[in-house]
Amino acid sequence: MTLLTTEDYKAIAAGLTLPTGAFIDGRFRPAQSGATFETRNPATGQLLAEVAACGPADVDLAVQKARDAFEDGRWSRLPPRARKEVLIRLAKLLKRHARELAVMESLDSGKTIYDCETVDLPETIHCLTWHAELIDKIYDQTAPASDDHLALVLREPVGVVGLVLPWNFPLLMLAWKIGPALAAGCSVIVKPAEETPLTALRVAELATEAGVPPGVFNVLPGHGPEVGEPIGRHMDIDAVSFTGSTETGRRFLRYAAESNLKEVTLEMGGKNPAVVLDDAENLDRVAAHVVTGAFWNMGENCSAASRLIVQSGVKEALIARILAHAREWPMGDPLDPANRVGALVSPAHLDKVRSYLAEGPTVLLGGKAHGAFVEPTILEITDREAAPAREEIFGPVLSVLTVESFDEAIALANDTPYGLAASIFTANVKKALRGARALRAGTVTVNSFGEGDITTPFGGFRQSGFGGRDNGIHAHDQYTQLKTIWIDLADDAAEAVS
Ligand SMILES: NC(=O)C1=CN([C@@H]2O[C@H](COP(=O)(O)OP(=O)(O)OC[C@H]3O[C@@H](n4cnc5c(N)ncnc54)[C@H](O)[C@@H]3O)[C@@H](O)[C@H]2O)C=CC1
Ligand code: BAL
Repeated sequence: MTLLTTEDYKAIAAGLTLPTGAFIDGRFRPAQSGATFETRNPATGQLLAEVAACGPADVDLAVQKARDAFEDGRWSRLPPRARKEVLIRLAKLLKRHARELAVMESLDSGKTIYDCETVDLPETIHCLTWHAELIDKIYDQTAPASDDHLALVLREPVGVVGLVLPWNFPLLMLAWKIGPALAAGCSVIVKPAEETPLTALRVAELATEAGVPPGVFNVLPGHGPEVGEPIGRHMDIDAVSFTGSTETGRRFLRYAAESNLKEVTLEMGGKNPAVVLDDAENLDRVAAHVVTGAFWNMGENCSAASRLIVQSGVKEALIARILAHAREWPMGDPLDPANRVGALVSPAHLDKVRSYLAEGPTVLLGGKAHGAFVEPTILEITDREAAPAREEIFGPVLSVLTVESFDEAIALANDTPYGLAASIFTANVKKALRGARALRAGTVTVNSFGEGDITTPFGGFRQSGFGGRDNGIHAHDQYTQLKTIWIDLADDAAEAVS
């Protein structure tokens, strides 16, 4: 991927045609109420577009169109190979439009163009390709029944699914959910976050160009209470997959319980520990992992390494290296490809992150906001009950906590209601494995910080996750349901009674 100059990116930005309608039944249309909301560039405050502000009536219409499409089988009953061809075409179209989408994503979210070009777009395309390729490689099962019976265990698409998305990876989270949902044959109602509605709308348009039939892929921009809640409560939506805060995740369980008991998958927040033991090798590499884990995507990442739990013997040397690495993360104009730290997504989120900077622990690095930009910040924390040590900040803020032993490190790492991701750095293979087993998190990395890739399931323990998993073959479980077909092959009456 050859990056362009800032001027070239600005020229692309100036020439973009931004989508503004809701995308229902294969075409853009205004919200039925006629209402709109603004989406702005968080880095500059500049108005980008007035987008349809959907409401319950738009949800009803989209669900009806999605249900029609599902029932007549225009997508759900296509041969798997035919669905695969369409989704591969979509992935190729995204590749052809990658630069346009990268700029749109950066403008709408404040993410750096560097990340959009080198991570978000390539990973989005790879995710869709991966799930498309999988479609015709998943087999049903035959159960071990007697000779007089044939018992089939089949996977069927679950039906109409609501996909409620966050703003931190608008395209990638869209791909994580539409990839397996469309592959399985479901019809989808996507609700992008109100902060970042643009790229999901453009992808829906491209999906239609690729051959996804009308009604199968609908996108409803708007706010949580007006669109998210009616999706959660809709009697004709069969499943919801949500990524966002734990607080809103809880609401989706309530909505399901109070409506049709739709299946709910929740991927929520985290306060993810990076445990570094005294015997960790190559501290420079450890520091690079911790810094990337903490500051990548401005820390607006559910799996961000937001807590460094370091054993005292290695602390001083590690912190020195972390400070050196952190200073290599330039902050500024997201469209400047040299920058690694862009703008926080919104003024409201900026206020939330700033409130943690005013808490008063020792600031080892950063600690200041400049407009919509927050410096990579490292806080040394002695009070383990302090808010920056316990709460998800979702900004470029690393909290450092010191421990004396392996057991204390693991206990502190697990002392959180969350359980999304964790890591342990040690040269001792026994401690690595003991630690990885003891850490209560959906993904544990050893001697690195990350969340795996598309081949491995991603989701959280405890208040970080509920229900199914994103990514891997396992993601298809969210969008399919098992059907047993039990065939009686006996042909005399006596056996029919037994
Ligand atoms: N796990 C993750 O990846 C994410 C975690 N968060 C965490 O949540 C905090 C708050 O961010 P928010 O944008 O407010 O997250 P949120 O959970 O409120 O928003 C996520 C999605 O849920 C929708 N939503 C909001 N209220 C709703 C409601 N009452 N009913 C149905 N849908 C609703 C939103 O419109 C958005 O599409 C962040 O500071 C961060 O700590 C936020 C985004 C992603
Ligand atoms: N790290 C990808 C998932 C998320 O932040 O929501």
